[in-house]
Parts: sequence; C-alpha cells; structure tokens
Amino acid sequence: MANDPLVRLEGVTKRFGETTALDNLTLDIAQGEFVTFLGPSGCGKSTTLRILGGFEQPTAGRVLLRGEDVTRRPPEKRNVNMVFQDYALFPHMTVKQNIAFGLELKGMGKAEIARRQDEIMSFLELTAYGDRYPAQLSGGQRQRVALARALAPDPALLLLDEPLGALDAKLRGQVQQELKSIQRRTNKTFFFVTHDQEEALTMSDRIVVMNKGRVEQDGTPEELYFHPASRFVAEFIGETNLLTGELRGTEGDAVVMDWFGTTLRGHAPGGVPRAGAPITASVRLERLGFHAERPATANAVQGRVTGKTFLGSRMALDLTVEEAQGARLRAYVDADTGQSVGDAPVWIGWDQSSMAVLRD
Ligand SMILES: Nc1ncnc2c1ncn2[C@@H]1O[C@H](COP(=O)(O)OP(=O)(O)OP(=O)(O)O)[C@@H](O)[C@H]1O
Repeated sequence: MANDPLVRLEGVTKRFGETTALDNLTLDIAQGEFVTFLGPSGCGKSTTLRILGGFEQPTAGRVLLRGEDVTRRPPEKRNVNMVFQDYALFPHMTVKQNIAFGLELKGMGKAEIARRQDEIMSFLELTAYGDRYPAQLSGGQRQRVALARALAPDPALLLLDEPLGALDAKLRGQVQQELKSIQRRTNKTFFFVTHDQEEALTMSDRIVVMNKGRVEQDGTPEELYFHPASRFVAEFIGETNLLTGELRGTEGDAVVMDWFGTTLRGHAPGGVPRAGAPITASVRLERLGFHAERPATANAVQGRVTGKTFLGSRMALDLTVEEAQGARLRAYVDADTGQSVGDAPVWIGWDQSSMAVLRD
C-alpha cells in the first residue's frame, strides 16, 4: 500500500540453539533511505540482512515489504538483491555476462537484457570494461560490477554486506562516495551492514546501532554522534569524554548532575536515568571551548593543560580539572588555539546541548 513503509520488521526474533541473534527487532525503512546497520561482531547485523533477503527464517515475528508479508517467501520471489563482501562475481563470465545473469534468471528477453546492460554499464561507467573478466579489473571496478549486477534487475531493496571490506583504505574512501552518489541518483533503498563507524557516519541517512541483537539507538549520523543515548553508542561512535557523577534532577529541559562538587547541565537523548545510581555523561572533544574569563555557557570549569599533541589540522589537549577531584578531560582545538593555551589555569566551557547524559 502507498502509505506502508518499504520494509517493516515486526518483532523479529532469531535463535540459533541457545544464542539469541535477534531479540524482538522492530524497524521501519522508508523508500529511498540509505540505512546502515552498525555494531560489533556478533550483534546480529548479518542475521538481519539474511532475514531480509529470505536466506534465513525468523524464529518469531514478520517481515513486510510494502505491507505484504514475505516472511516465508524465498529470496528469488522478494524483489530484494544482495551485494556480498567478496562480490561473488562469476570469474568465468565477462562484466556483461555477470550483469545479464540476474536478468536471465528473471526470464527477461534478449533485447531487453541488452538495453538494461547498456543502461546500467553507462550509469556506473563500466561501458569500456564490458568484455573483460573480473580478474582483469581493479578492486574498485569489481565492486562497481557487483553493484551493477545487483541493480540491473531493478530490486526494491538492495542489501549490502560489508561490501567495501576487501578494499584498501584509500580506495575505500573513494568507493564510499561513489556508492552514496549511486544510491542518491537511483533513489534505491540501501540496507548496508558494517562494523566500521566512520564508514557508517560518512554514507548513511540513518544509522541503526545494534548491540546483542537489540537496537541500541536509531537516528541520523549527527544525532548518534552528538546525542548518544547510551554509553555503548557514545563509545562505539567517535571519541568522547565520559564524565561520571550523580543525578541531581531536572530543571525544564536540563538534566542536572553533580560532578565531584561541580554542577553540570546536560540533556538526556535516551531518557533521564534513574536517580540513586551513578550516571555518566558524554561530551565530544571538539565541543569544549577555552576562555580567559568564566564563559556564559551552561557548564564552566577551570582546568590546566597537562599535555598537547599536534595532529596536523588540529591539536589535542589533555586537561586536569582540580575542582572536580583532578578529573581529566580531552579536547580538540585548532592549532592556533592550542598554541595560545599556556600553563595558567584556563576556563573550559560547554553547552547543555553538547553534553548527553546517558541512559545506561
Ligand atoms: N547459522 C548459525 N548458527 C549458529 N549461530 C549463529 C548462526 N549464524 C549466526 N549465529 C550467531 O548469532 C549471533 C549474531 O550473528 P551475526 O552473524 O548476525 O552477527 P554480525 O553482527 O553480523 O557479526 P559479524 O560482524 O562478525 O559478521 C552470533 O552470536 C553468531 O554466532
């Protein structure tokens, strides 16, 4: 139906004997989204992808495609295609033949196959390589052929299982941009699986962070980076300062915490934690500002620089905050600011919106 999401996972659980790979996963994916499933090894990413592709059946729950229950439908009847990490190109077939493969399976006529082949090869800039075999292509070109083959039958959903894993770092960055641009231009729905947080941040419209078969947080890259709901997300994505303290309560939008005698104000993207237990807040390194006088920011403490590391475009400062029992912070500043901060105590300030009080 028109109003149904392209994909809906409804209470999907998958058990392998004693192991619960997916635990009651519920998720909607809209047409045209680039969704990345991100998480450490064993969190259930590949299982989700295999269930979407029809290669695996859930123990409980349903998979809907445009509102239609496809839970028990085999892969070839789902209009879903997959790109594997090792590309799985047929080595004895040329680029053209590789691309034609899925179209022939669909029973498409010769003329129509030729038209689709030309169209997709020109779109992915592969026309010059049509008669080559996979072994005669670079890693990046092979990746494009794998994409061309998967996109040729015009699937509603494309599943990508760590498809850039085999590429070296430099090529990987380039192919990431390319993949993103292909997704934009085709307006296809991409479901991308990776354990690489940088890759996820670069390419996705939306990231679903998985932990032990459950959704830890679901949001845009910016939301997850600046407003992590849990310690798991704060630590898994990027670098951060973790401040441990006690919950004092709330004042309007602000969550008030005591940090070794200093009062700090943050927000709680994952909900206000329960009172009584120690709480943790996350502040990204580049969100700390430096001032000669006490700043008007929600949070201000005095600290001393105990270390400086030049990192090229920026500098990392190690700081000790005496008023918070010598707690340590780390900050990224531009190189000029870094040079100008001396040995004298300096004011460090950050906003309420820069500090996420974590759910757990
Ligand atoms: N066929 C299987 N039989 C038994 N256990 C399985 C099977 N497939 C997956 N598992 C288990 O289910 C859990 C989730 O596995 P899954 O492959 O989905 O994780 P993943 O997040 O994709 O990990 P990775 O990044 O290492 O590929 C793991 O504990 C794994 O050992």
